[in-house]
Amino acid sequence: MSLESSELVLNADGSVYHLNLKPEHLAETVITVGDPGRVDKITRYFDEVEFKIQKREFHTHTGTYKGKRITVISTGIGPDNIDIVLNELDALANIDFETRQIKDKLTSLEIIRIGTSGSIQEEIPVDSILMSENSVGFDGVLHFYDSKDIDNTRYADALAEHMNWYNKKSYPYVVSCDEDLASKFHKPEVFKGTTATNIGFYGPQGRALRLQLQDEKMNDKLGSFEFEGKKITNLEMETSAIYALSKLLGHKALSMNIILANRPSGKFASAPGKSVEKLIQFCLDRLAE
Ligand SMILES: O=P(O)(O)O[C@H]1O[C@H](CO)[C@@H](O)[C@H]1O
Ligand SMILES: O=c1cc[nH]c(=O)[nH]1
Repeated sequence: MSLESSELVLNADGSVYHLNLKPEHLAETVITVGDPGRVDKITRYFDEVEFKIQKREFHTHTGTYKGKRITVISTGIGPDNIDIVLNELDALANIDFETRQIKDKLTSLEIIRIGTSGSIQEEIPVDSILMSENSVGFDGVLHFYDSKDIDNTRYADALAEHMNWYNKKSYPYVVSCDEDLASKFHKPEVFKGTTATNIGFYGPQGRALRLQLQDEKMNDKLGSFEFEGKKITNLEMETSAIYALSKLLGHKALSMNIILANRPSGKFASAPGKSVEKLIQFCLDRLAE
């Protein structure tokens, strides 16, 4: 079956609609970052950058690092952008743009997020590196797909009950990381955690500046929840959607975050740029091993 032009949208030059990439521009290892400015901060360590393009918040460089071909792409902020980025990355790898048909032989990409996050556990301080073993999605993206095989609904139901979850918000979903990537990236100094992804930085992460929250105890309740002996550790805005869509599409994904905020103690990183740099170097070292 050939995909209609309204479904697989391609630009006049044959590149995919939002990312502006052609299949030959994509490496099988992909680093995603939220901030477009972070792409350059990563690829300045590369041996060479063979291709650069940007459209909207999606800035992409493809090149080699210590001989390994890697694409680095910014997703912008939020899980809605992840729906676009993951679907278009998969299309680049697994759909023939000439015939508009799904390829017989599928490619599994390695997708590593290098992101920033806030801890909700006091003992995970600012400047820690945290690997998301598991993700809880409050963003709802997964619920638009057939997700029965990958959503840990026992965990989601227990969490919804513990939180007395307001039924006008999206129901939580729970998806794990790729275990092979996790074992490659783990080092003793890295915290392993469960990352909760939400659709905003303020109210959806329990921050109140001038507005009253629907549930002022949300972060306390998230922080005290335990499932099979493990706690929810941190909040950010992309990991769950990356894990969910990667798993559905047959890609391997791992989210690595530097903790910039410690919410229980009210602290924020004094030099966030330096903190992000530490995570970049840590991840590049793991990719080169
Ligand atoms: O630093 P990035 O990768 O953008 O990640 C975090 O920072 C942004 C919010 O400040 C959100 O995108 C959140 O997930
Ligand atoms: O608290 C934080 C810090 C960084 N990014 C987030 O999404 N939340």
